[in-house]
Amino acid sequence: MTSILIRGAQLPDGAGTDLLVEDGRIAERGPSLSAAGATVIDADGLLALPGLVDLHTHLREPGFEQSETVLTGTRAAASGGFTAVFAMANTSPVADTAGVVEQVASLGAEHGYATVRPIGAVTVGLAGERLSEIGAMARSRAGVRVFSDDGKCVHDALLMRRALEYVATFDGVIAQHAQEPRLTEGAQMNEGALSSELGLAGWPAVAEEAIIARDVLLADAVGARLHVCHVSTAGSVEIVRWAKARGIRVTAEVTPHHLLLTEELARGYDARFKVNPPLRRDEDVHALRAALADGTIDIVATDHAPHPIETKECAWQEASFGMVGLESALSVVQAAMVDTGLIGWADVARVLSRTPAEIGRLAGYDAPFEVGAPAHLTLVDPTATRVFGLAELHGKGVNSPYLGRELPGRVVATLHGGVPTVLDGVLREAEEVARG
Ligand SMILES: NC(=O)N[C@@H](CC(=O)O)C(=O)O
Ligand SMILES: [Zn+2]
Ligand SMILES: [Zn+2]
Repeated sequence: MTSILIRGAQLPDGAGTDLLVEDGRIAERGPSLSAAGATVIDADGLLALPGLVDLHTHLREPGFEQSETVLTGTRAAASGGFTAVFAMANTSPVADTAGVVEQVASLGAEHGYATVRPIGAVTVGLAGERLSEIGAMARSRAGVRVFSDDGKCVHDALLMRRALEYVATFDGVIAQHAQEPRLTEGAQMNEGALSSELGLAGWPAVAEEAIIARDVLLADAVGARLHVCHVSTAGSVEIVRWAKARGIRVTAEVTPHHLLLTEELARGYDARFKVNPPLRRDEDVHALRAALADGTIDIVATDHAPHPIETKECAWQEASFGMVGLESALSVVQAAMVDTGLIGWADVARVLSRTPAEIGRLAGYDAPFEVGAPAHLTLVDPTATRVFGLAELHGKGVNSPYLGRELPGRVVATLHGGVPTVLDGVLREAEEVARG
């Protein structure tokens, strides 16, 4: 593995430094470093962020390889500055056994673009009827700590209670897709005046809020960790805020799209804007931004959800729910949160790297840039702007809501364990990355 000398990067706290990367780790840090034979990256004017960690990615393998694979999804991740992704369980077969989670993790390791930590299903086949082999997945080589039926809600209160009790025994967490199924039958977009106007079945905020309220109470009752996926309403924020004030062990995520986009985009019936949970109102976007800034919402997670083009270029009612997000996440967070003055880059490092790693019990992200730490990092040019286009999408999904939109920032380099996955703004070839 070659050494890499990063010259003149600015750290999230504002300090400028050189970084020497050797054997996959930060070997030296300080001004004017030199190293014979090292590859030099000129980082003058660039910001060094810790490698981004996505707690909510759909990699689609096994079973839906026409939508994404571990290879294509982790290429998308690397291009967006990510060095670790947690892979959701709604594959085919579902990731509800030790065998499937071990397969997904080892595919990630083989390709080398990012660390892949599988999420285990809470219930067998995501059917919501009986608990999956939670213990076996936790003890497996994949060391699963996050469990979720994402795409579906664990709506049975007794199963949810049992799952929370079980994961509490090994410090795991249940990541809930909070959607009361009966209140959202046939739902197509946010419920309100606009859904009536457009003639689309609505998705009430209470369908999300009722489940979150129930689950924080359950988590409290059994003393377990609960994580709430893709929080999307102002009311949900209030419940999480209340629960945290009570000392309940709850964490919450918001997606980049819920920080930037609103339901108004449904007007054109362009299904790129169809997502679960739906885009909400302006008031919700503002509440979500404020909650991320004040720590009520802990992290940003992409919910990268690639779908084949034919399931998106069709009538709104028939289209799949979901958007790709790995390639655009950092730019969208910059636009919604940094350029608006709500948070700084040190907060970005916290909400997109340190805390998601902590929630998922992923080691190696607690002291980035310290000598001896694994070299997971990304160099970005925050002053760049570009019209986001197809050329920036490196996964199989082209269902991005940002195509044609101007976005700030650009990933110039990504290092995963010292291995460059992006250099000079270009994603490196699979063979080069796999060689290390
Ligand atoms: N977010 C989405 O709209 N879709 C996700 C499922 C999910 O995250 O709930 C998917 O798997 O496509
Ligand atoms: Zn979900
Ligand atoms: Zn999801």
